Amino acid sequence: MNSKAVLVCDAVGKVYTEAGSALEVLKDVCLTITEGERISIMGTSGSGKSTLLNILGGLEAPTQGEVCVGGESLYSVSEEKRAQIRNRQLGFVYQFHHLLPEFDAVENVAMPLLLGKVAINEARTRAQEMLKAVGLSARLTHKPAQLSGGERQRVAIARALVTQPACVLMDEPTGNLDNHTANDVQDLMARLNQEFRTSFIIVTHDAELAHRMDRVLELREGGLHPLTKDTA
Ligand SMILES: Nc1ncnc2c1ncn2[C@@H]1O[C@H](COP(=O)(O)OP(=O)(O)OP(=O)(O)O)[C@@H](O)[C@H]1O
Repeated sequence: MNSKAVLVCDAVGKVYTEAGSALEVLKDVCLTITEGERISIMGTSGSGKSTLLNILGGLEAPTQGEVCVGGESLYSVSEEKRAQIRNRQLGFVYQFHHLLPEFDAVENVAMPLLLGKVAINEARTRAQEMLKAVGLSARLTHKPAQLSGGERQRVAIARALVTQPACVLMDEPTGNLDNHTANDVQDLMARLNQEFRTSFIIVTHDAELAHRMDRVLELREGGLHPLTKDTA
C-alpha cells in the first residue's frame, strides 16, 4: 500500500480573542492524511470542526502550528502562494454548493482550471469529462437553477475534483439532500476515491456517512480522538 502523506496538520492551535476574553478552540491538533485515505470528523456544535477544516484548507491561519499539503507549508508562505497551493492541491465541497448561478455546469466546473491558467478549450474538455464521471453528461449546459439538489451537489463535486487535487475537504456534503440522493452522492464519492485516489476529509453530523470513511475522528475539547462504530 502507498502511504504517501498528502496533508499534514502539525500541532495546530487556534485561539479566538474577543472583547478581551480568549476562547481556545483547537489545542495541539496533529493529523496526517495519506494518499487515497478518507477520514471523517464529527463533534458537537461549536466543537471547532469548521475552524479546523478552514485551517486545513488554507482559509484561516492557526494561532500555532503548521499545515503542509503535498509537502508545501500553507502558512509560512505569502497569501498569493497559498492561493496557488490551494488551487492546485485542494478541492472544496460545502453543504450549499456555492455554484455561480449565471454560469452553466461546464463553466462552473471549468472555473478552477481557468483560475489555474489552463487554456479555455482544455478547461472545457476536462470539465465535460468530469461531469460525465459524476453522471451528468446530459446536463452540461444546464444552469444551477435548472438542476436538482443532488445534481447541483454532483456539479460541486466535479468542480472540486477537476483539478485532480491531492485532497478534497467537505463540510456536510450531503446535509442538504434527501436520504436517497445523499446515498447516491456517497456512492459517487466512494467511486471517485477509488478512481482518482483522491483523499477526502469530511466534516459531518451524519453518523452513517462518517462511518463509510476509513477513519472516524471526533473533535472534542480542542483535540481529535478516534471513534469506533461502538462509541459513536
Ligand atoms: N471568527 C470567530 N471569532 C470568534 N469566535 C469564533 C469565530 N469562529 C468561530 N468561533 C467560535 O469557535 C467555536 C467553534 O466554532 P466552529 O464553527 O468551528 O464549530 P463547529 O464545530 O463547526 O460548529 P457547528 O457544528 O455548529 O457548525 C465556537 O464556539 C464559535 O463560536
